[in-house]
Amino acid sequence: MTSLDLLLSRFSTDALAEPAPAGDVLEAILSTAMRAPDHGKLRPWRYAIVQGEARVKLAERVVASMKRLDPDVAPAKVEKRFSRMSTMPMTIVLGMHLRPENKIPLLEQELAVGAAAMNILNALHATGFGGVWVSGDVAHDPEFAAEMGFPAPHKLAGFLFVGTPTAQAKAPTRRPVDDYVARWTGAPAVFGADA
Ligand SMILES: Cc1cc2nc3c(=O)[nH]c(=O)nc-3n(C[C@H](O)[C@H](O)[C@H](O)COP(=O)(O)O)c2cc1C
Repeated sequence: MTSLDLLLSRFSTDALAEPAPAGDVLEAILSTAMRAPDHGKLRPWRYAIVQGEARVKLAERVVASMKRLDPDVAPAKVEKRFSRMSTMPMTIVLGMHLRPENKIPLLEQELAVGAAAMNILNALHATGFGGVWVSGDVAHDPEFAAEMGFPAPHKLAGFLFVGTPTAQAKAPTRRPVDDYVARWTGAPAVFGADA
């Protein structure tokens, strides 16, 4: 498979089983983050890796945040989230070490974190692993972010669930890219996707 085929065949999935990457392979996967475009070389990405027994502690913090954000949250929703967070082979908490005082706009700092996460998703795929980037209200709860190691002004970009895709993992059908591309020739570009 060519490098391009690899990029074109990646898809997200939360149908993940053990093993998650470990050792040199994990290090290589995470090292692809260091190749992300990064205005000002701020390296704003941070990765808090959760595995093994710590998963239950993570799930407890997630559930506490859900209840803090919505005291009326449905018990079934809480139970489902607890089960998901406590059983993923590996969760990478995506931290954004942000510097509001820096001349690089915060948006660009956050985009660099996103670019780095994309490299990791591609590297997972290239090494036979898989994952999915998820967020939700909890990921945007400052108290939860602080518990993960990212007190304000730092934030979370979400979580990467990581593991080995199971037989249930299925690639979705993709729309052709044409609708998202236009030639700009002087007038504002118009895109099929927005018609
Ligand atoms: C910042 C961010 C947050 C996301 N949060 C969620 C989420 O909470 N739940 C979800 O189902 N998908 C979420 N997604 C989308 C999935 O990661 C994934 O892109 C989507 O399922 C489509 O799969 P694909 O990557 O194969 O196209 C998020 C994506 C991004 C970039």
